[in-house]
Amino acid sequence: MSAIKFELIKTCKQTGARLGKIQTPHGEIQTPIFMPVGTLATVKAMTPEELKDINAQIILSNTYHLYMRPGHELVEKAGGLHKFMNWDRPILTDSGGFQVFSLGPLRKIKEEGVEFRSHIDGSKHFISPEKAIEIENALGADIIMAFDECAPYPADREYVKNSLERTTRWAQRCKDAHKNTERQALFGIVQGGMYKDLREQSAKEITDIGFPGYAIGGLSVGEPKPIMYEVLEYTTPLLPEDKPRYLMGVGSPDDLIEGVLRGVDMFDCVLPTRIARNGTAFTSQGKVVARNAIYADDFRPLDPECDCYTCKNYTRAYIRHLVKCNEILASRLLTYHNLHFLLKLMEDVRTAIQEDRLMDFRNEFFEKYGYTK
Ligand SMILES: CCNc1nc2cc3[nH]c(NC)nc3cc2c(=O)[nH]1
Ligand SMILES: [Zn+2]
Repeated sequence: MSAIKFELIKTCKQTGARLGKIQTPHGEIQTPIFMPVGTLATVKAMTPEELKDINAQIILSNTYHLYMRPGHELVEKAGGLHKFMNWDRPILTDSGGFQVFSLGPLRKIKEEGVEFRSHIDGSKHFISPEKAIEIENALGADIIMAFDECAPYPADREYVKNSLERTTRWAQRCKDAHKNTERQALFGIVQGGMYKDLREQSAKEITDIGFPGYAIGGLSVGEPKPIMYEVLEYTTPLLPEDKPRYLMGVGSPDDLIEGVLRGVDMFDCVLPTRIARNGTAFTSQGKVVARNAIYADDFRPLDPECDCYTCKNYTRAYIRHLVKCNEILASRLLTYHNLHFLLKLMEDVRTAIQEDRLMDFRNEFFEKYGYTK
């Protein structure tokens, strides 16, 4: 019995887009869905109540970071991540794979696992598939990710093939090590870089092992957008129709819509929260860099078409002032708006799929947002 149940409600006739529902031990998730990232058991600058105000249904936390600080044993002692951070809705944890690989020269990859030095104090650590699952079981997220290698971009065929085959062996070890299958659904991750035949090989090997959901890894790693879209085009159809599909690390407005059109159900990305802390907002007419002098006496909201708390109560001039003064409230108001913007976008996408007009929605949105397509 798996911890989650996926219901495919509708598949868009025009495109590959799907409308779905995922039942988890901490509640239901409507897909397509965007997951705000809360790396250190907090979605930076947001309280759980504010996340509920904007209808965040599931958030993501990072295993590597929580293993480093405060340690998964402490979180377990607190009663798990939900209790520790006062979030009673679904949580997804990654496996640390991507983080330790992005530590660059500080890490050594072996069949057994990955040796790396802490980015905090340089201390030596070792994460194996078994260790990653032990940490994720201790954190207690509803959806947990396998320990994989995200091949860098670009990478030659030989490297990508060897890497995906090790990721398959690690995926089996993760599944064998995973204890808590009733309460935590383990998702497999498909690799294969930008090579069609290697994506086919990885998809076959990972789906042969069998998981309640599948992530498409190795994308949004610096490749041009058309290449990411092309890889999606031929990879999502290789995954079971009756299981959720999760594209990791993707979250700009255009990529979310293009991903949904190609059959992706779940997304996560640090972009909305990270650019907020750098003073930039997503708006229906494109990005607004609040610090820009043109907004000094602009008393309109960030986005005149947005009905969020930030846009109902504050002006561009005031937010620019806060950003210039490096005020904490700047990060809070911009994060609130950016997350609301993406969560509302996904709600509009779900409605468009329901009404069989997703292609029209995409074209209207791109036109208004200023995407040249
Ligand atoms: C769950 C950990 N494994 C894992 N995380 C990832 C996170 C990503 N984040 C981005 N762009 C921001 N690409 C990613 C690929 C992977 C990937 O291939 N694997
Ligand atoms: Zn707003």
